Amino acid sequence: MLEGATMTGPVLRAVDLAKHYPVGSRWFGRSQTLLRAVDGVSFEVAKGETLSLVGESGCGKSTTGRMLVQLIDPSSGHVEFEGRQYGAGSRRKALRISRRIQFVFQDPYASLNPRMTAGEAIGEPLSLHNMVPRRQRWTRVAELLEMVGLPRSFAARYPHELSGGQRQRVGIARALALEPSFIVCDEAVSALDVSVQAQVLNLLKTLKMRLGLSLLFIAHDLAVVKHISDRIAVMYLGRLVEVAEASEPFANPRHPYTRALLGAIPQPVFGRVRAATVGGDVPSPIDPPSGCRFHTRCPMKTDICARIDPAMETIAPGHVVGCHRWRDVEPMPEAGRAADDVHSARIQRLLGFFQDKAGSAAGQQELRS
Ligand SMILES: Nc1ncnc2c1ncn2[C@@H]1O[C@H](COP(=O)(O)OP(=O)(O)OP(=O)(O)O)[C@@H](O)[C@H]1O
Repeated sequence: MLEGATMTGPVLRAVDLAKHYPVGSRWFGRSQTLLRAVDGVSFEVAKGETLSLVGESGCGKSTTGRMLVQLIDPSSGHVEFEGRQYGAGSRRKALRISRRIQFVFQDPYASLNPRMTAGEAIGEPLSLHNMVPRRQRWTRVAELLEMVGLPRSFAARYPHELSGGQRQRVGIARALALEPSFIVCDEAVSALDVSVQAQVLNLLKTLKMRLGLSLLFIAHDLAVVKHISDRIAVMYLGRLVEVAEASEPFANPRHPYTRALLGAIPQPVFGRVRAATVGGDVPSPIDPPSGCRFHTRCPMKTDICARIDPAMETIAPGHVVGCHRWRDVEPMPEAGRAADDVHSARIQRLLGFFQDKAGSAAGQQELRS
């Protein structure tokens, strides 16, 4: 059963995806120790949908995203995308699939070659995949720059001559060059100031609607994903624990981990955002706890939680939870959501502000500066 199955038919399905890394040395005939970065994750994304994948650092979000775009091979399970299937060992065979599904990295400064201009960075995938005839390449680069709200003249700039938000726009233009139908955005706005975050989120929203894209948006900040997601999938220690419509986890979180994440939602500090934390340490993915993986940190655990791994249960249309105690988790009290409201309302306000600006030529000029 796929977690949180969609109504309109999926463009992408991840089926029981797992990535186990061998760690340490194999000696005295002992079997290799495995780090279970992702340990059996299934979900669907519909055409034109934004699914956000959230969870603390190290829970396997990036690894999941990288398997979708074939940057890494799964250890088991497979991905179905636009009617094709790929899994362990099929990475090299699927150049055509990889063109249609692209990745936007967290740190555009690290992902852009410092010796390439923005124009060369955007033009590179066009020539690698022979997308447009050589003579028309610069016209296409200029179109892509304008599509992400940058002037054509920026084609001549090097990454160090761009701001963080402008670099991220170049990263998005580079991903769009191959005319994908699906983009995985891995913490694409985490490194940016809150106001620049809102601009880039706005851009992604606009592009999604204009180009009919589907997005997997990876983030640790629930307040950010709230405004751009159709559904949210919460991940813990290599597994999904809750999948629901975007409004649902905020009003009615049923997994104690989602609840803890909401309680720990980051607060803006001088325009930047502090990382979210949940009490206690995340156990090692080399030796995950038996039963429910969250039980070692769960305030609601009972005996069964340590013994039996809970199955993912559909508790309402589109709302799936893997927890023995979900019935006992009350909706968040208003007071508990105060931190979310402050930060989230700020992003919401900024999104509205930038939408207004984008509507006028003068506003667009201001946003580019
Ligand atoms: N190449 C690798 N070899 C061994 N372990 C790895 C490798 N890549 C990731 N891991 C481990 O897999 C686990 C999941 O990592 P991943 O980067 O997917 O988490 P994440 O949720 O994206 O975290 P973050 O938000 O910090 O990026 C972590 O424990 C990480 O240390």
